[in-house]
Amino acid sequence: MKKPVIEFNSYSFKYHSQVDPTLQDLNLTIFEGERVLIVGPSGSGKSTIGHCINGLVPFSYKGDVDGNLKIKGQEAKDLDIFSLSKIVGTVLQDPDGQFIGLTVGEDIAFSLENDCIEQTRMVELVDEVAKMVEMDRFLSASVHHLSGGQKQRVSLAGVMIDQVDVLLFDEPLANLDPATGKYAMELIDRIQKETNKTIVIIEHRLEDVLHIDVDRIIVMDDGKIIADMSPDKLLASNILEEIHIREPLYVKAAKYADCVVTEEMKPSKLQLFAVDKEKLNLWYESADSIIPREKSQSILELNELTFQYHPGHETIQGVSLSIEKGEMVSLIGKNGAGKSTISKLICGFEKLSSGTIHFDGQDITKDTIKERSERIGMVLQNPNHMISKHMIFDEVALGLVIRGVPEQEIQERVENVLKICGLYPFRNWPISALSFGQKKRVTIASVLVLDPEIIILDEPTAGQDLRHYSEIMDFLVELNRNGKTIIIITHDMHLMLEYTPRAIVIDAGKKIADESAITVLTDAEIIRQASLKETSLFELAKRAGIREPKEFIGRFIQYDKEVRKKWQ
Ligand SMILES: Nc1ncnc2c1ncn2[C@@H]1O[C@H](COP(=O)(O)OP(=O)(O)OP(=O)(O)O)[C@@H](O)[C@H]1O
Ligand SMILES: Nc1ncnc2c1ncn2[C@@H]1O[C@H](COP(=O)(O)OP(=O)(O)OP(=O)(O)O)[C@@H](O)[C@H]1O
Repeated sequence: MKKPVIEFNSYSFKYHSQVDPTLQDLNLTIFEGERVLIVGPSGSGKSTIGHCINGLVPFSYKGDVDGNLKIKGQEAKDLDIFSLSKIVGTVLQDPDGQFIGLTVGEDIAFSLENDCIEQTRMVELVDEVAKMVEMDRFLSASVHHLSGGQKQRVSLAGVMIDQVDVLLFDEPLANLDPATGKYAMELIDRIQKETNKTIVIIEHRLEDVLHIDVDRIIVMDDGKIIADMSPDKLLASNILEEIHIREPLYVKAAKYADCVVTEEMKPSKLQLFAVDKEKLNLWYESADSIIPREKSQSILELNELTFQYHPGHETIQGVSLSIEKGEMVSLIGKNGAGKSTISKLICGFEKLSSGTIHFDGQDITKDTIKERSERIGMVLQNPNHMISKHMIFDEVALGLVIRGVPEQEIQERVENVLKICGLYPFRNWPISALSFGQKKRVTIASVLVLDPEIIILDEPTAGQDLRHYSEIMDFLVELNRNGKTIIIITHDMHLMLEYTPRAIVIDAGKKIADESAITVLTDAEIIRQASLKETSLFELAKRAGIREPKEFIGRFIQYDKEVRKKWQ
């Protein structure tokens, strides 16, 4: 008999600042050595469950509890947060929130220092786990000088080393490049097999988690558990579709092709999935292709950019590229490749070592940040890093106030932008009352109000569920239709395929490809070099013997977009 490790019994939780309970009458038992995935729309209560398991509820987040929760047979309310941290190790959604050490090495070592492990053994262990996440070259680097994905790798390493019974991951894949995401899942798989730890993963990227075996998927909606079953059973049902959670793309394609998907067909593993090839081929023959976009003149030219954060090591090495007016293009590549650095160079946040930047034929290399920001706007990955005001209106108005724009004009421009961004009804709200996705819109609005021609967005949809993802992307498509040029930095390969016909690939500070997105994602050499991942649609099409597997991807994207338009 397996021992229960986590037991929620008629458990409800209400944050003090909320009117209604966030978790309602939860009954859930997770057993020793189990691998459980929790999915659900944004705001459904997934992270709150995580907070209850690791003790952040009620120690950091106060509220009212009803029912009971046992961790390893002990009432959670009788355990202090220190005892709980000996049982549950957590990787949080925002890696910035959990660094303790100053350097990468110190941070990884922290949990060992707490356990009084002998010094030489500790050095060995830290080295070992740093190698596992390919961060061994960075042991003495400051955690604050890492790229977003490198930070995530360090958080993963830190928790892997913990001597705990339960590993809890809240969106572990959000900032990782596709190949590292796959590797991180394999690492979790290996550690679980070797140590029989209990694994709880909260993640929107369902298909990526299913790369390894998962025992059960718990589906949350509006604070309640609406399903608790095996991945095969869940994928054979319509539950995910009904609450707009993205199913694995190859399952979605099979459903679009009118194939009946049953549990016995093993839909949770592409390699085993017994799909009806004939139906898939029939669907392919009848589906529409993507209409290619017409070429236009260039708006942004980067010529031989080089840059170094530290003397002797060039982070950007001779990057040249051209962006067309009205284009929507993605910038992709491995964690730490230099994507964010390139966008900082374009906006003038960092100073070039050599090279030139032209905007609409004009040399802007010597222009100040302020001058550039009127033409090129940048939306950072984490909205919390951009927002400085309490009220939405003031935040969006800030750029205009700084520029001395007359009050009446500010009023008009801000209100207009808030309307475009769907934030007008909230104009007098404090920012703290907004969801993550709404905050993201505020940061887009505060860039848009300056009316730039180019907008660069760093991971615009990371951590968003499919509904919010579609909302943000449709909004960007609308801006693009109205003439804005949009550059998206992303690790989401499906976003790239779906929205950006062209992809520019960066590896170790160099441009290694500049091709159609579908070509990039079906080229094994680029995929390997840039830590990308082939889309499962390509594999499915090949297995079904479809004549043109690349064209199959295009037709799926076109079809899927049409289906999702109907949700609005
Ligand atoms: N510290 C807090 N104080 C008050 N309310 C909160 C707090 N944290 C979360 N909530 C509310 O609880 C609800 C569930 O939030 P939670 O973060 O658990 O959702 P989630 O399913 O993890 O969403 P996401 O996928 O967006 O991370 C939301 O409506 C949110 O506004
Ligand atoms: N402020 C800084 N000081 C020193 N080095 C830095 C700094 N910011 C980034 N780096 C280093 O420069 C390299 C490129 O980082 P950058 O943030 O451009 O990568 P990225 O491609 O955007 O990665 P990710 O996909 O993980 O966000 C990395 O090796 C990173 O450690």
